[in-house]
Amino acid sequence: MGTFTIEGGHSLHGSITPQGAKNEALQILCAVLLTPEKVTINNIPDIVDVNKLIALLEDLGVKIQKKGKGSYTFMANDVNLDYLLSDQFKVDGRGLRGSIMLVGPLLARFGKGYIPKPGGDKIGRRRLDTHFEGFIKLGAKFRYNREEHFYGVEAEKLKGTYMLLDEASVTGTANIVMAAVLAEGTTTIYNAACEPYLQQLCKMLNRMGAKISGIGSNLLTIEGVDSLKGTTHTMLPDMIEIGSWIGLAAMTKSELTIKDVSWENLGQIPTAFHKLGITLERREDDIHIPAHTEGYKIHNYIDGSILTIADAPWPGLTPDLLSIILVVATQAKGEVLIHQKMFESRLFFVDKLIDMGAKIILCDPHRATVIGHDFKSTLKSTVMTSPDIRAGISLLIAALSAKGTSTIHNIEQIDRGYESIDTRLRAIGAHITRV
Ligand SMILES: CC(=O)N[C@H]1[C@@H](OP(=O)(O)OP(=O)(O)OC[C@H]2O[C@@H](n3ccc(=O)[nH]c3=O)[C@H](O)[C@@H]2O)O[C@H](CO)[C@@H](O)[C@@H]1O
Ligand SMILES: C=C(OP(=O)(O)O)C(=O)O
Repeated sequence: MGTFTIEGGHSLHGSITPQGAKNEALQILCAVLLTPEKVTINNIPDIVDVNKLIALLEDLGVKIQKKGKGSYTFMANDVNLDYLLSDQFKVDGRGLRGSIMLVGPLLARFGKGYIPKPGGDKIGRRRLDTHFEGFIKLGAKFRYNREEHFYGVEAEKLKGTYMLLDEASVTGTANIVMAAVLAEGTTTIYNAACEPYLQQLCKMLNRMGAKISGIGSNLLTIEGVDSLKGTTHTMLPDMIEIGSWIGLAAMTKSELTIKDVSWENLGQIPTAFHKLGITLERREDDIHIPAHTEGYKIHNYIDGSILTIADAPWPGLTPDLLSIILVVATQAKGEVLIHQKMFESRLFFVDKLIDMGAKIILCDPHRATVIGHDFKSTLKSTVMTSPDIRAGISLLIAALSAKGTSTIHNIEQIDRGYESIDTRLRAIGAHITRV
């Protein structure tokens, strides 16, 4: 179990460039299985989850060449389907959430897709019904081995159809889209997830020869084609990293510039931080955060009632930023209710913040009220363990703002999604050591 020690209380300065998006990379990498031709992908983040998925592709027989930092070519012209039935796959496939998206492309191109119950954060029930109901609608036969938690779908030829998803699942939509592009006829997906990473996937598939319309909306129409060809794709910057750095700047009263953020793909993120009273300046495609030497004040609603910040499927606020917003609120002036609607086990990490001196009431597993200190009292350093990726980064931000030296264990959770985080934070003045 890896550990960070963090000496808090230092202000940071300079600029930081966000890595390529983790959750986009997981979709895009699975899509390389849809063609025997060469696919070049740029701006791939060097993080644990993505590297695990690249290793899985390699075990499946995909030929992979590293071209430079973050740039790889993939060629799936000789896929080893026997690997899907190996004991090794039962172990490796569990290693991350994103592996679930191997199923759609494999089913579409080879008529079968298998996966052990995928991993990822333990942040609540993470059901897969939307994925498999979609495949079944496309004509696949489904089986589930309860003892081994092993899922399988098979179909000689998928057939396009209309489907109304029971929820706008991000990986579910990506999976079904990747299956439908090679189905016979037209598939219509209503209540589709439509976040920028999914838009990126659909645009990439269209460049490969797919016929997807409605991109960016919750109604996707996909005319099936016989085959797809190679392409080149570049990942967007990671919006959750961008949100993490905004929170870090505000809470450590630092002046920071976040480079090349792709403003048009940030949705509600700047607004959510603005509601906490944080000033963000748009400078071309960068975000500049001035030092909040006087702190920041949470806005109330127009009628004076207390603000709620809640997640919702895109174009709502992503749930992956709520832990970060919560920690930033602990030093704001005012109160806010954080409502994590999607996941029921993501707010328990607030106990650690409470130990550090934050004023938080966990109302129930989904809601926490935060009463900010307005910097009149700093958080105290402590020893903590990162329970999930976003709680991990939130505790890290808390530690960087705290008085004294904190220790964070289980930093593998943070490394899962943040590239060389210690090196990059040291470059802007953070006192953080990996032990
Ligand atoms: C690898 C990857 O890309 N992971 C992301 C993906 O996970 P993932 O695709 O697994 O998440 P889903 O979109 O399927 O669902 C997330 C949770 O929200 C609930 N839900 C979802 C849609 C909806 O309309 N109503 C609703 O309640 C689901 O029941 C589930 O508990 O999307 C999540 C939601 O943005 C993010 O937290 C994850 O970081
Ligand atoms: C929950 C997350 O990831 P995963 O779906 O991979 O567990 C996340 O990125 O915040």
